[in-house]
Amino acid sequence: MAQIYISLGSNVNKEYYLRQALIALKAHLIEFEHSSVFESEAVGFAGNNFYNSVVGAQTQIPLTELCQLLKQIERDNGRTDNDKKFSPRTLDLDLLFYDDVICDTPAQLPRDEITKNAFVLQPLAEIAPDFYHPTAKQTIAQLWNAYNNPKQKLWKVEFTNL
Ligand SMILES: Nc1ncnc2c1ncn2[C@@H]1O[C@H](COP(=O)(O)OP(=O)(O)OP(=O)(O)O)[C@@H](O)[C@H]1O
Ligand SMILES: Nc1nc2c(c(=O)[nH]1)N=C(CO)CN2
Repeated sequence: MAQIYISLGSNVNKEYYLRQALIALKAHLIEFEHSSVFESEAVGFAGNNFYNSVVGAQTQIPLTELCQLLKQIERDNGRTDNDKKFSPRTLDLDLLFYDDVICDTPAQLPRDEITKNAFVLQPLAEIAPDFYHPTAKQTIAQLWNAYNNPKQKLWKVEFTNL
């Protein structure tokens, strides 16, 4: 069984798509938990604010299949292959950790974004403070305590009936 963390983001019809993603992930994963939902300004481009959250779970799904599953859930939720990197998106699902696996394919693990973006690190710190980042060689709580980017501000959103 692998311990995994997945980041979720949306800035188009964001309440609907975040909820759909949580429902779909919960159906496939074991010991599913999720962080609060946070709102923040779009980082890297001018656009609508994002909702972000992080899911933690256990799974027996192998890494390659898990990546395919995340892409399928994105496609089921309005994501097209034409969406550019820094552009509005209905749903973005990024695998952050698969146990302590370090690799570049089929996914970059651990994902670089973890230590760069508060919209990933803050929700992750809420549910996984003691998880050890295998390349940064610190816990998530230590990384979040040391994080210093005053440009990125997040605020919690009321998100009922999940
Ligand atoms: N850790 C990962 N989780 C999910 N997909 C990954 C990961 N690492 C690499 N990929 C692959 O790389 C592709 C590009 O991913 P990347 O996240 O950089 O761009 P994007 O999905 O267009 O934008 P975003 O930065 O919003 O995620 C994805 O479509 C996926 O196939
Ligand atoms: N606040 C916020 N900004 C972003 C996000 C995101 O999820 N949240 N995702 C992006 C593309 O991956 C680019 N910018």
